[in-house]
This record gives sequence, structure tokens and C-alpha cells, in this order.
Amino acid sequence: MSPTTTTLPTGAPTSPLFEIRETPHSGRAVFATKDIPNDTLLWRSTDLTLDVLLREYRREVCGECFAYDHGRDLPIRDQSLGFAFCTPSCLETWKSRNGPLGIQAWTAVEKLVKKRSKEDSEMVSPDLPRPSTKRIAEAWDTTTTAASLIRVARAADRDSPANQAGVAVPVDHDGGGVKCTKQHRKAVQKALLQPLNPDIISFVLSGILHTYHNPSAWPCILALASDDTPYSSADDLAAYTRTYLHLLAVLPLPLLPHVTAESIRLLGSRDSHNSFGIRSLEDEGAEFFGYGCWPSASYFNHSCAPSVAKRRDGRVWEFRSARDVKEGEELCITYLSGEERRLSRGKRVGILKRNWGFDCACDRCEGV
Ligand SMILES: C[S@@+](CC[C@H](N)C(=O)[O-])C[C@H]1O[C@@H](n2cnc3c(N)ncnc32)[C@H](O)[C@@H]1O
Repeated sequence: MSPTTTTLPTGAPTSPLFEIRETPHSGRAVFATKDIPNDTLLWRSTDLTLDVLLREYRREVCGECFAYDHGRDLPIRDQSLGFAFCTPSCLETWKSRNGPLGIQAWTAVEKLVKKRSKEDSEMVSPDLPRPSTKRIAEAWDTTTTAASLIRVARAADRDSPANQAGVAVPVDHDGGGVKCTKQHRKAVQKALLQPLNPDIISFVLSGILHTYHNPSAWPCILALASDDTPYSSADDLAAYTRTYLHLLAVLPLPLLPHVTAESIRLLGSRDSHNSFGIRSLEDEGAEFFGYGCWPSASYFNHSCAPSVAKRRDGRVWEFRSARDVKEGEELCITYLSGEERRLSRGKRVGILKRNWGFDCACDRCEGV
């Protein structure tokens, strides 16, 4: 069967060098529309929409440009935000991108994270079975009551300036037409006592803030390949549902309409098959700082013998042809890390199945 042309998904990359088409077995993919010489710049993705820098790298990796200095602590550290920066200009860029509301939100989350000891923070065990769609729906359903109670308690905060920024324990008050009672206040306190995963809460917050500031980013996220079972384990799922309640309990009030079970589920379902690792630029990316989703970069399929090389430059991904490519050929990157690329076929297939959920049928695996 020959590939058919697809309506261009919102946020997909466009270029005279390639087009996006549907394939018979691996969704949409990027195809060369002309002969392309080796080392041609194909695309630059500047649309980082949600990301996380893992806690253990927060002092060593710049919160803005992801610069890393061989594990040395960076010179500018903002304790209340929980990020470090390589230059004052990176700090300023970060602040202007997040805006006053974003700064308030990150400060509230950082305050919450700092209250926890390391042991108290929820650790996600990667090797447990993945929750089914039924189990996922049930888990999110069980958050509904608590979420409604917390929303009433937070609405009752509205008139209390002292509570606007942070971990609020509201007074008895009429919140949005519903009387805020002890039950509502208890729901906030209970949510705040739940185990917390600092990386998941940061990842979700980055997406909520980005889409709050850039509403046009939502359709770009929605257009991405979706994973119905994106949680690696029951613990991972629980970390997301708890993150929902934590964020409802602490974020500034103007953000709360954006904090919904639907929005957080959507971020998780699109992250799973589309995020790129944010790794060190040396040592074949041996240090894994975190991960992020650049929607326009998410249309390249994987090959174990890729025709496209990707390179990160700060917050931007650059894609260049890795050899001469003929018109009509598929332009593929590799989803494997440096070491993984040298593994046997069986091991590569296993990694791709486990991490990405597909059976690799690239030319190298199929022995074409
Ligand atoms: C980042 S997306 C790539 C674009 C995707 N095909 C789409 O339609 O949006 C990753 C997903 O594409 C599919 N995919 C990528 N490379 C593949 C391959 N070599 N074989 C089969 N499926 C592949 C898998 O479903 C994977 O989870």
C-alpha cells in the first residue's frame, strides 16, 4: 500500500523539503519531497511546551537553557523557585516567560516540595504492570469528590489576600455559592498530606503554565499521537492523580480553571509517546536531566538506522539529514540513546516496545 497524504495536524512542521503523510503501520511520518544532501538543516523545533528537570539536576542544569557544567553547581540559585541558572539573563528570561503568576505558582509548589523529606516523596517503581484504561478511568473518577471539595475551599479563599499565593487553609466562608465547611477544609489538608512526586508535579505545572500563557498550544498537544495507557505503574498513576489534588490545593486561583482531570490526563497521554529526553550534550548524552515535549518535533518516526540526526541547542532541537536522502524516502530519527543504538536487534526491539509501545519494523530491524 502506498502512503496517503494526511491533512496537516495543528502544530506539525512544514518545509519545502518534506511533508507529513500517513503510513500503513506507523501512524504519520515525515517524507522527503526532494533529494536532500547530507547535513542539510531540515527543521528547528522551538516549541517546548512541557518539561521537567529532574530534582537531582536542579542545581547543576540551567532552568532556562539547560546548560550543564560537568556537575558543578550553577552560579545563580533561586531557592524559592527551586531552579538554578547559568547567567542573570537566563534567570530574567525564565521569569518573563513564566510571568508573575508562574513565579507565584512555582514558589507555591517549591514550598510544598520542600516540606517533604526525600523519603516522604513518592518514588515511582518502574517495573510494575501498566494500569489498564479501566483502572485509569476508575482512578481519575475517585479524585472527583476530593477535587470538588478543594475547589470550594479555594474559592472561599478568594477574598483573603493572605491566602492568594500559597498553601491555604481557608476560613469558614461562602465559596462560589457553596458554603465552605470543615469537610472542604479537611479535603485540602488531606490532599496536602498525600505523598508527592516532585518531578511529576513540576512536569504538569510546566504544561499548565505554558498553555495558560499560550492557549494556541493546546490544539498542537491534542494533535499528537496519544497513549491510552500512559502510566508505567499503579504508583505512577497515583502520582498523577495526587498531583491533580496537590495543584488544586496550592496554585494561585487564576490557574485553577486550567487544573482539571481532563487537562492533566491529556498532558500525560501525549507526553508518553512524544517526549524527548533532555540529556547532556557530551558523552553521547550519558546524563539524563529530564524530558520535554516539543510538538513540532513529534512527527519523526524512529529507525534503528536513522536518516536524520537531532541535536539540542539550549531549548531548541535541530534536525539535519544524516546522509544523502532520496525524494520520497522517510525521514527518521532514532529514539534510542547512544549506547542503546549498539545493542542487538532483540534488545533494541525490547527497549522500543517497553518505552514506546511499538514493534520496530524499521529497515535495519527488518534486514532490508
Ligand atoms: C513521536 S510519535 C511519531 C509520529 C507518529 N507516527 C504520529 O502519527 O504522530 C511516536 C509514535 O510513532 C509510532 N512509531 C514511530 N516509529 C515507529 C516505528 N519504527 N515502527 C512502528 N511505529 C513507530 C509509534 O506509535 C510511536 O509511539
